[in-house]
Amino acid sequence: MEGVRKRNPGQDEFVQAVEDVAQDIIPFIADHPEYHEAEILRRIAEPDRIVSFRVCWEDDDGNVRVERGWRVQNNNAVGPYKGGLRFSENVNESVLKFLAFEQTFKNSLTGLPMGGGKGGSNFNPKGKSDREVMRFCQSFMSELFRHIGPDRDVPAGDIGVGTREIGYLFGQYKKLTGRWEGVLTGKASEYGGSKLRTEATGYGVVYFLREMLKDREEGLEGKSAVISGSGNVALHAAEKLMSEGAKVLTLSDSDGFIHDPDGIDEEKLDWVKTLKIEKRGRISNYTDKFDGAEFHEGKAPWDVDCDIALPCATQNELDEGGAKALLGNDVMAVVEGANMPSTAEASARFRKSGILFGPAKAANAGGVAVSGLEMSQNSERVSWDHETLDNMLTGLMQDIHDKCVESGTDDDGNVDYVRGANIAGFRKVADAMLAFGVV
Ligand SMILES: NC(=O)C1=CN([C@@H]2O[C@H](COP(=O)(O)OP(=O)(O)OC[C@H]3O[C@@H](n4cnc5c(N)ncnc54)[C@H](O)[C@@H]3O)[C@@H](O)[C@H]2O)C=CC1
Ligand SMILES: O=C(O)CCC(=O)C(=O)O
Repeated sequence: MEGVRKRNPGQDEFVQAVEDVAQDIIPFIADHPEYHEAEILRRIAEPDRIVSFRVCWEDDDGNVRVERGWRVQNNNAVGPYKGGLRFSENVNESVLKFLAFEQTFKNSLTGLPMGGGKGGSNFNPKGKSDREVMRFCQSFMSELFRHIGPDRDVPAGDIGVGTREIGYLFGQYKKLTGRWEGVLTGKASEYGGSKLRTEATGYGVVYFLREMLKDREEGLEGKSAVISGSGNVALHAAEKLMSEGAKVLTLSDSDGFIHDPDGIDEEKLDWVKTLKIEKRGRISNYTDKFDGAEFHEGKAPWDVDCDIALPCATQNELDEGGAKALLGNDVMAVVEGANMPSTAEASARFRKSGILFGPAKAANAGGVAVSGLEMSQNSERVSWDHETLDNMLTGLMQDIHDKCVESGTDDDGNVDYVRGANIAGFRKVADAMLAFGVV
């Protein structure tokens, strides 16, 4: 870890993600000298390559704007690089390196042939017109296209990149290369997108939670849930929780959170979807529309009494104070929808507490898993129906859960899902790398 810190100065998120994995892999490697001798962990913690490039575009007033774009290709031992693109003012190299590193283990856990990558830009889509977003996406792809391909690197969406952005990116790739191929996932269904990809991450989080609860002979019916975020992952996790009989109390965005003590029902959730996906409005507007709900400016929802907490917004949004508040209210399960939403201190508290704690690289893998299925459908020139895909997603999440249990069960029978996910995710990539020799 000393070397990782030295080689990556100022990259706190990346170091945090490597530390999270190393704390479980270093003891594991002690019994597996072949991984140690081949320096496997050290090699996974050094991205295969990072491409960084200038992205120029013109805003609606004719001003020239200059942003930076990146693609971090972390590891392609088990398949082409695969992982989302993030457009946010908070994007930097450290954030994308942590995400690409995590993605390598997550994608391995799915059992599908996908390596790990991530990319994006510090472009802030908030408040931009459709035309501005289109011009930015076209300029971004004008450089990215030479580094990606269906057998090379297959990007998708993440924060700030949804169906609209994927459309503009795919259109530009097609124009530049003259080829229609499955180079991006998360496409709309009219041009090769998979059914269920939009819902898959949020639904998958709930399927994973359902498996964890089953082991304790518990179900979701009647449980109260606190969710952060109000984007793709949060809204679909909320939808699935509600359909399983749980009561969703909160949603949030970067301005604060809303608390609806009556619970967010289907009609209210539909309203939020229109607000967030079509109008691109703020979550605080919820209280103007629905009586009894409160908006808490600048706050996260972790003080709200609940059985289940799903952090679904962004990294390090759940700190030690939040963890203490949740544990103080006897939370039963914390399952990570966002990538690395718990700080290292919060994560350590959850692991020690004996509650059900589902780490992101396992719990939110449903999204990239359905992306993997989108790649298969594109290659085969077929389109599977919703039910088939939902059954596949359910099976994949059960399988990831079982892998965590297999590699993470302590002598006393308690399951440490973090250790289970780290070891199971590592092993497959490590064995593939051993097979390739030192390259
Ligand atoms: N979209 C996907 O399929 C997957 C997404 N994820 C992760 O889930 C998280 C959410 O991603 P999406 O829902 O896709 O993005 P999104 O862009 O649809 O939504 C992001 C949400 O987080 C909120 N947010 C952003 N920064 C925040 C902050 N500092 N404080 C509070 N709220 C904040 C936004 O207001 C928005 O509600 C990210 O960590 C992403 O990496 C993980 C697996 C797959
Ligand atoms: O579907 C994908 O390729 C990307 C999903 C993603 O970015 C993630 O799992 O964090």
